[in-house]
Amino acid sequence: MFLVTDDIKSVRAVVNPDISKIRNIGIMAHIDAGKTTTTERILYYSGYTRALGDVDDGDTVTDFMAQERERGITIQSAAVTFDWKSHRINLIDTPGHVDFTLEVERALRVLDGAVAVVDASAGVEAQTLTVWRQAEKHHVPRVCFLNKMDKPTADLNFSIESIRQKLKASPVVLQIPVGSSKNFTGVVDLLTNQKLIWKLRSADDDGRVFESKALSQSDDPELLQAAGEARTALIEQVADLDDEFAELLLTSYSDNFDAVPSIKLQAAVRRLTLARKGVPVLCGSSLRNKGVQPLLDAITAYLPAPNERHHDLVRWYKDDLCALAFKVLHDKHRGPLVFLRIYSGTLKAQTAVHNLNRSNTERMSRLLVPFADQHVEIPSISAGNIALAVGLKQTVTGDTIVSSKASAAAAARRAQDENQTGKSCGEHANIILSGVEVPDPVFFCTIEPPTMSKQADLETALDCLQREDPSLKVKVDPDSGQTILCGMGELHIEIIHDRIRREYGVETYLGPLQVAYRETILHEASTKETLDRTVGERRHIVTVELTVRPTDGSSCDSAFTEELQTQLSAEIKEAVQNGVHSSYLQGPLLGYPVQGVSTLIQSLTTETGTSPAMVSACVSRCMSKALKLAGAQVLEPVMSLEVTVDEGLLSFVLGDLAQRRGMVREIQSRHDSKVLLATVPLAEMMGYSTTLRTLTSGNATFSLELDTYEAMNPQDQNSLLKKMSGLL
Ligand SMILES: Nc1nc2c(ncn2[C@@H]2O[C@H](COP(=O)(O)OP(=O)(O)OP(=O)(O)O)[C@@H](O)[C@H]2O)c(=O)[nH]1
Repeated sequence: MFLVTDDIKSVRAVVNPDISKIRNIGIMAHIDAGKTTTTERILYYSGYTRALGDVDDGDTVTDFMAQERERGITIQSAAVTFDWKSHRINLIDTPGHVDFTLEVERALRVLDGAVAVVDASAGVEAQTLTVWRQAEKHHVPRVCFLNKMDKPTADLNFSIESIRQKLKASPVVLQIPVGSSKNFTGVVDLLTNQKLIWKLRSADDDGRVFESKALSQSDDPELLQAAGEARTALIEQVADLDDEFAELLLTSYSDNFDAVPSIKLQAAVRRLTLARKGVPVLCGSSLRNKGVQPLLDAITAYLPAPNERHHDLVRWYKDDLCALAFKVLHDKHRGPLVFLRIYSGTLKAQTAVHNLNRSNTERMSRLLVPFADQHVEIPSISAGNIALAVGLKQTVTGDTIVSSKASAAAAARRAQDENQTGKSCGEHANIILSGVEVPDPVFFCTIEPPTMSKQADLETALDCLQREDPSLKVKVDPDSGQTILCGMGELHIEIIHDRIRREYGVETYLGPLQVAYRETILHEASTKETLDRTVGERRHIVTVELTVRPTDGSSCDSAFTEELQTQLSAEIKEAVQNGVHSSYLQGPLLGYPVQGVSTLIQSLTTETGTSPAMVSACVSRCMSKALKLAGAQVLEPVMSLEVTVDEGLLSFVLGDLAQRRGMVREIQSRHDSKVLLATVPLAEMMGYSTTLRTLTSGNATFSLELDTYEAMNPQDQNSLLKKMSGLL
């Protein structure tokens, strides 16, 4: 019998564990794949929680925010620290909903490894694919956990094939299931040939105790054969992917591959996981409390320690402090709590730290480690760890924290020496941990307090929320003076609205949700503009001639002819660029940002005494004229949509989609379900979750993600222009 011992508690006393024993990991998954349930089990078996939470009862630790409980989805990344078999694990919960991919991306920056939880009855789904790609971008090694093996439709081979096909990864299968459906009782560990069986005695058996026995001839012959074949396949695959292991096999075990010690096999699997040549695959059922402890073992065995990852710029800091603020939470009593990942050096409580992004120095009061029962206060914390800092009032999610201005300057010097570019690093560009690229919001709406007396409270709430969540943008409409909330999706805005009410006690009214369109041009056009204005005693005369032309990308640029480049003063060039830039910000049709335009300034003449502001104004007017002449065109965000629905209900979903200007790309079969892949304009997707729920009585799931911006056809564009000008 194998029993999880309580050796965990003793490690918890170690405030700064050896760096090789630390694992900073995240769990990523498609909605409903079982991320929350798996996290809960992990926390329970590690001794973090004393009772098993259940997402279906709305009782979990990581989904700690009230609205997450109500909606049953995970929004905020909460980092928790626990110990497992002499290892320190910092677990960062990453959200599964597509509106919150930014949270996922942010969490991925601070992770050293990740667990992808896949529903074994569905295989790899859309959101997993998105998060997988993000993890690939950040070179994060992963292991896969095929969850829900207790479901009648669970299918190991299908899921493994989907990892190969959709994720383009090499699945390294380390376990095979014992039994299926209701009779799924455990797994065979192919490395050790051990059978791990959970003989749950009652419905509320927590699965803490399980049996671990070597496979023997008395076992079911089918299982024996399957395990034998799977182990041989594993050994061959590992030899293919890892030269060191291949050499070992050929030199020492050429007569009998099977005799290779499991420890050697494990070391090779670790090497190929870290090199991202393969992905270890485990299976289990979190809900039925089976297979989670081996997953924890795999996290410590295969995923890297912080010192096994290469964070490029960190070497410039040597032993000086360099940390990234990856999350800010507002605690009513303690004020802002900043989650920090320490990359180098040591962070000490009661000291001042320097924020590179904000160029300010702040004093930190206390340092905490987010253990379960309490946040444990610590005097200092070293590289590789995650900690919570109290007292940093100015720090925003994504900021780089160092010990002082001087240490940043020293790091910049080292970076400069190394680059040998001779260019100044005064802007700190090379020594700032790259923040998260915040995508432009696709939705916006106005937000108003019930009375003007609440406006200040609303502003405070929005300030705090923006520090926590950089994907939330707040603007003031220059014409109406109204506050505008811009977000990543309907749910995002709804949650912000909810949080303002619950956490800050301000009831607000939201205006109708609007789509963030873009504008571009269809062809090249040139034009000329003259501004002649007398202000007071001074006469300002400017004449500008410019050409705009469409480009492929989504960015805009501007340039001067070679002659102008040398002729014009820096001040005038800046004024011209300001004028061009302001026209890019507000397109000529509906005032939306312009993309895919390149501008060339052909000529510019000014009379002496003309102010730069007048130059900007003239360029801006000329731009407006040119963009209109060039066939200004509205671009609308088009989303890629994936709907999984029972076969019998597909026709309702398709019928509805046709009315939303949707284009079906593909319909795949998955057991009794159909997976519909389509593209559809965002403007047609308002309230889709409610409609889909009604159409399918809740038997469908969907994910929606920005695909591209597409030109509207003339008819749709005309009706939009009429609607926006109030004519329709
Ligand atoms: N049959 C079965 N159901 C499971 C298993 N694990 C989770 N579930 C169920 O699947 C549903 C989704 O589980 P969650 O843990 O909330 O999934 P999630 O990925 O965290 O979902 P989001 O927070 O919405 O992203 C719940 O109804 C769970 O009870 C499992 O191993 N077997």
